[in-house]
Amino acid sequence: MIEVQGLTKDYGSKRAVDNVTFTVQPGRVTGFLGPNGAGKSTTMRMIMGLDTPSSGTATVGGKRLAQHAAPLGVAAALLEAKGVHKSRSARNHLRVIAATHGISTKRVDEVIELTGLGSVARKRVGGFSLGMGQRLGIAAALLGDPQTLILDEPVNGLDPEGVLWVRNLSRHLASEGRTVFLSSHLMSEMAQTAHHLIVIGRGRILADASIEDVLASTEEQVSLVRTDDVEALLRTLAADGVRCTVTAPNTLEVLGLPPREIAAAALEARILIYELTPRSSSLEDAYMELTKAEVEYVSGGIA
Ligand SMILES: Nc1ncnc2c1ncn2[C@@H]1O[C@H](COP(=O)(O)OP(=O)(O)OP(=O)(O)O)[C@@H](O)[C@H]1O
Repeated sequence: MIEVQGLTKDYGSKRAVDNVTFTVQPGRVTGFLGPNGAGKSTTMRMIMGLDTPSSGTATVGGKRLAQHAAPLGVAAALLEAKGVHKSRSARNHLRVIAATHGISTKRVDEVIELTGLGSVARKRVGGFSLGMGQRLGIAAALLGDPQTLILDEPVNGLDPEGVLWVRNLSRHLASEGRTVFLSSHLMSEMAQTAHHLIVIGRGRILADASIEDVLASTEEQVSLVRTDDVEALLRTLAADGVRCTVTAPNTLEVLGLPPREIAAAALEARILIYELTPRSSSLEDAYMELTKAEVEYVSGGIA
């Protein structure tokens, strides 16, 4: 279990993580979701003891990671791509890490098997694709058979097969009772992998709930409207402060206004609409809603 209490990190005058408190439970995959620059990597580095908090604490299994006698068996992480000797084979790379931590070569072979690196284990790491490199990073993280696994953007740049592999592995490790904490800036990815979500924006926690609860928390209605005069309808609704977006030719997505009121507004403005479809909000909508302030902040160019 990971416990984070009042965790804050300042880089000079920049507050990267702002008084963050949460718990990551074992036996399920917890997604750490937030836009770029939200503070995910910084939080993960502090949990791993690679960055010192300005205030607050982060513990794994009840203690700071460094206080454990054999930290590699407690928690391991895939953070940014680490420096590896490019001329070494994958197996040798893992053997070197194993040797420095008193881990057997039998375990090296197990993690090679587990991460599907068998056919390339003797090849030079320098020639590895991004996907193979990610697998190698995860293999290294698994060497100590850790109870807690922290993966920072593990699917970044992976092909669909690699994405599926990370998803299945994360779920498998959680089903063994491990704590699995993985970050992403993509809700679509998290929705299919995580059981529980912690959403962060500008260093603060915006949501900490099951996938189902995050969905239920967005009450905003979304409707799809088709009309020949999309510009006129956009103007009419926008004049009333309704948020809408043109999503395709002749198609408007309207947020927060019940379908009946959309139809009434169109009728009053004498705009013909020929389709009005209420859409249940998706996790993607929920995420957009949660991180709206963050996105506006960035696109406003203030950051
Ligand atoms: N070493 C550092 N020095 C100064 N500022 C930093 C440092 N590391 C991170 N930051 C800043 O802290 C904020 C949070 O960064 P962080 O990398 O934790 O975000 P993130 O959510 O992981 O984003 P990304 O997905 O882009 O990696 C950003 O504004 C970033 O520029």
